[in-house]
Amino acid sequence: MASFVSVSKLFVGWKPTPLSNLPARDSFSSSNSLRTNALSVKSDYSCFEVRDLSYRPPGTEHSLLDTVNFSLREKSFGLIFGQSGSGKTTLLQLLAGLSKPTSGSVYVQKYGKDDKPCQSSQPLTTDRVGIVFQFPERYFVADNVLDEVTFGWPRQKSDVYLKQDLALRLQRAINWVGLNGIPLDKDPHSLSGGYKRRLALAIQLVQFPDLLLLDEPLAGLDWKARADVVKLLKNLKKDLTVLVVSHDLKEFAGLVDYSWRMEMGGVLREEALPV
Ligand SMILES: Nc1ncnc2c1ncn2[C@@H]1O[C@H](COP(=O)(O)OP(=O)(O)OP(=O)(O)O)[C@@H](O)[C@H]1O
Repeated sequence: MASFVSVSKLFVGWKPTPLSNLPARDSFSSSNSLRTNALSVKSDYSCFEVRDLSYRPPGTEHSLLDTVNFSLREKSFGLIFGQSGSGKTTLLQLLAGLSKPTSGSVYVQKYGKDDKPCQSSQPLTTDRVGIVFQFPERYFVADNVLDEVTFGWPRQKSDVYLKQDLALRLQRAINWVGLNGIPLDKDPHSLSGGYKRRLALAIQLVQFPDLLLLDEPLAGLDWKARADVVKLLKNLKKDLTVLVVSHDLKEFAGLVDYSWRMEMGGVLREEALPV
C-alpha cells in the first residue's frame, strides 16, 4: 500500500549531520569508492536489529505485524518479499518512525571481529532512517528540481557555514544518483520515470541516512529504467545499508545479501529468494 505522505515532507524539522560525519568526497562516487564490501572483511561492524516488533493499528483488533525479528548488517542489501497485504509496507513505516510499534524496538548493535557484541545496543533514532515510498514522484511538491530536493530546509538567514554544508550535501546527493546532467530549474514532473526515482533517492541521500528503506523501487518503470535503478542501488550499498520491499525478485537477485518472506498476518521468516 503506498503511503500518502510526501517524501519531501520528511525534511520538515530536518537537522543537518555535522559535515565531519559525512564520508569523504570519493566515497560518494560509485566508481571511486574506496570502501570495501563489509561482508568480505573481518573487522568490527554494526547491525540493525529488529526485535519482537508487533503492530496493531489504534482502534483495530487485528495485528498487522506479529513479533517480527531480523538483523541487517551495515552496508548490505536486504530484501523483503511476500504476498500483497502481508504487511511489508507497514514494517517499513514502523522502521522509518511513521507509525509507533505496539511492542518491540529497533536497535543498532556493534560486534567485534569475533562476531560477539562489543557494547550495549543503542535504539535506532528514526532521524537516521531515509524512506522512499512506492511511486515517490506522486508526492513531488515543487516545480523545479532544486526546490524539490531542498523542500523543508531552513529558510531563515543562516550562517555561511550552514549554507556551505547544505550546498555540499546537495551537490553530493545529485552527483551520487547521476542527476548532475539535469538542470536544477527543470520541472520534476517532466523527468523520465527513472530520473524521477533518482530525484526521490537524492532527497533522502542529502541526509546520508544510516538505513535507507525503499518500497517497490522498480514499480511502474520500463526495463531500461529498472536496470538503471538496480545498478544505482548496487553502488549505494557500498556506502549505505539498504532494505527493499519488492515483488521484483529476479532483478534484485544479484545484489541481495539477506532476504525474508513476509507471510500473511505479518510473520517474517528468513528465506532465500525463490528465483
Ligand atoms: N492503518 C491501517 N489500519 C488498518 N489496516 C491497515 C492499515 N494500514 C494497512 N492496513 C492493512 O494492513 C495490511 C498490510 O498492508 P501493507 O500495505 O503493509 O501490505 P504489503 O505487504 O505492503 O502489500 P503490497 O505488496 O500490496 O504493497 C493490508 O491488509 C492493509 O489493508
